[in-house]
Amino acid sequence: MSLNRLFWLISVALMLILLALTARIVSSEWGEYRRGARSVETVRVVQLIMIAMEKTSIERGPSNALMGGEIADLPQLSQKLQAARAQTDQSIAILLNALRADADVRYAPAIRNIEYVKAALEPARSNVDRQVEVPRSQRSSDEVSVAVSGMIDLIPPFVTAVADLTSIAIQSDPELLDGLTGMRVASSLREYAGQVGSKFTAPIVTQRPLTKDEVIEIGKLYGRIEQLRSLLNIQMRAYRNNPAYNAALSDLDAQYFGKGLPILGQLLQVGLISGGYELTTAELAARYVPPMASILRLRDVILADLIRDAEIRNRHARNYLIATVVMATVAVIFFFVLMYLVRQRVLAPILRATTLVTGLAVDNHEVEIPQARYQDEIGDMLRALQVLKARSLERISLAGEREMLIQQLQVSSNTDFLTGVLNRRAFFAHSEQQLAVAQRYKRNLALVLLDIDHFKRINDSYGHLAGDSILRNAVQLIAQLLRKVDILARYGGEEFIILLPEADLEQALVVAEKLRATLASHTIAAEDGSPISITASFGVSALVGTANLDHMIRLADEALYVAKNNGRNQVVRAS
Ligand SMILES: Nc1nc2c(ncn2[C@@H]2O[C@H](COP(=O)(O)OP(=O)(O)OP(=O)(O)O)[C@@H](O)[C@H]2O)c(=O)[nH]1
Repeated sequence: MSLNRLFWLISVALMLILLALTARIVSSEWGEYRRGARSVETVRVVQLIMIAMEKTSIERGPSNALMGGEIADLPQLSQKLQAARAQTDQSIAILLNALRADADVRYAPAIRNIEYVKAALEPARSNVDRQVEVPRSQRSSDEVSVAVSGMIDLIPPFVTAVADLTSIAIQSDPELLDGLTGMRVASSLREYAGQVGSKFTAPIVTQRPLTKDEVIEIGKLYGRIEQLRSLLNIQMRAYRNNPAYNAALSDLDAQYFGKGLPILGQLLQVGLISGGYELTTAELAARYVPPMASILRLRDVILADLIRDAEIRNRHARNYLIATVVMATVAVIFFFVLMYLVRQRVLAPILRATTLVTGLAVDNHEVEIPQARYQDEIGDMLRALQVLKARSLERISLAGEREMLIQQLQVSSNTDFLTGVLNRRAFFAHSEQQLAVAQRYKRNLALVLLDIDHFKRINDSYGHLAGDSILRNAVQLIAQLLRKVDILARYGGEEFIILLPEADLEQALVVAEKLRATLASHTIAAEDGSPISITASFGVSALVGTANLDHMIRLADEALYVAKNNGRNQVVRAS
């Protein structure tokens, strides 16, 4: 797999892992935040239930007072009752709205309970109203008890709804457990305190002693109230150091347990003996209800503390969520930057360098080496590659030069320095080949040896440089008259040799004669411009049988000697 492909695969895999991890963490933090927000909302609904329950309880005060009141007090008490009922209705309406506004399906049982209360309110109130319509002297104690109980019976559905929502809130935020329990305890305490007060309504209305059942009921309620009081002391250890809670608890002890409950204690004493209570239900309510407010104050302290803590935790969860999202975003951006840098600054140069090195290995120098922009290892590598490329180019150019020099050397070692034709050594090298071919295939081969006449004199008369110039000119003249296959070489100072392949002796004589005539007919300009005439003598031989080159040269040389002796400027055939 190519490095590039591997890089992309790893990048994509890492990216997916990072995104999955990020999504997991963010969704967990989001869940935590949502649960916190939900628990705050639920606690607020619990608060609304408690308010509705409290209003329903409070309604019992004027109800009981009205049922035990004198005709003269009726208008005033009736007004109080209507106001209390309006408050109850309003608190239940607010509660139902809040419950329905929230789409949480877990609220359904609570909604059913509250709707039940709403529906049960009407008959319970009718019972009360019926008692009020009957003159006080004719009111039956039992019927008053039934009317009182009817109002009391509205409370359990509230308690159930509180329990439902409390457990929903605790599921979302377990730290709410203590506070919610405290709230429920305080709420129950308020309810039982109200109920135990209501137990005296019927006896006071008819000014009779308490029945045995009523005494038992009151005893039970006293027991529950005491239980709840100790629960507030034991259960709420977490609130021990909370000054507001401690103050509310002391207030509860002083107000309800110090003032409120002892009133009922006195009435109980009277109710056990005579039934001459010497007060109306309205008077009882006026004395007993205010101390009960301390219970609700305690409940509200717990509630406020609970909501504040839940909101703080929820804010922390939100901040944590924001921090997580920011960090996750930074991590993803950082990852992208990292991958980009690795790709740009490591992988891409390495891939480029690989192409380059591969190219250099086969002497391809077209690949451009990128400029090293950073002082890092890749930069060092690129700079080293620049050097390598330069050296490789240098090596190739040196190799070319060497090749050229070798060729030049070869040429110069085979060539006569002055005239540019082959030298004697090269003549033999080339001629031996021709001789071998001629002998092998029985072809003709002729040889001409020529020597410029009286050359010493020319040197002496015109100088050595003029002599050199004449030699060059003579060679040019000779070369023009020869075929390409003929081999012309300088044999000695002013002596030249010509091998004529495919030429017999007669043909060679013709060639020699033509050369002689040409040289003799030409003048060559001396340095001062004066014309110089030259002639040359020729000895011509041809290949006969198995004779070698030396033999042919010797024969030609003998002929040349004869030509010289016979007066020069002539062609003599070998004999
Ligand atoms: N300028 C010049 N002179 C050369 C060169 N090579 C040989 N010579 C001269 O050529 C002359 C040859 O002289 P000789 O051997 O006496 O022969 P010649 O004067 O040509 O007389 P014949 O051959 O008998 O006609 C000598 O003086 C050499 O110095 C050369 O390369 N350049």
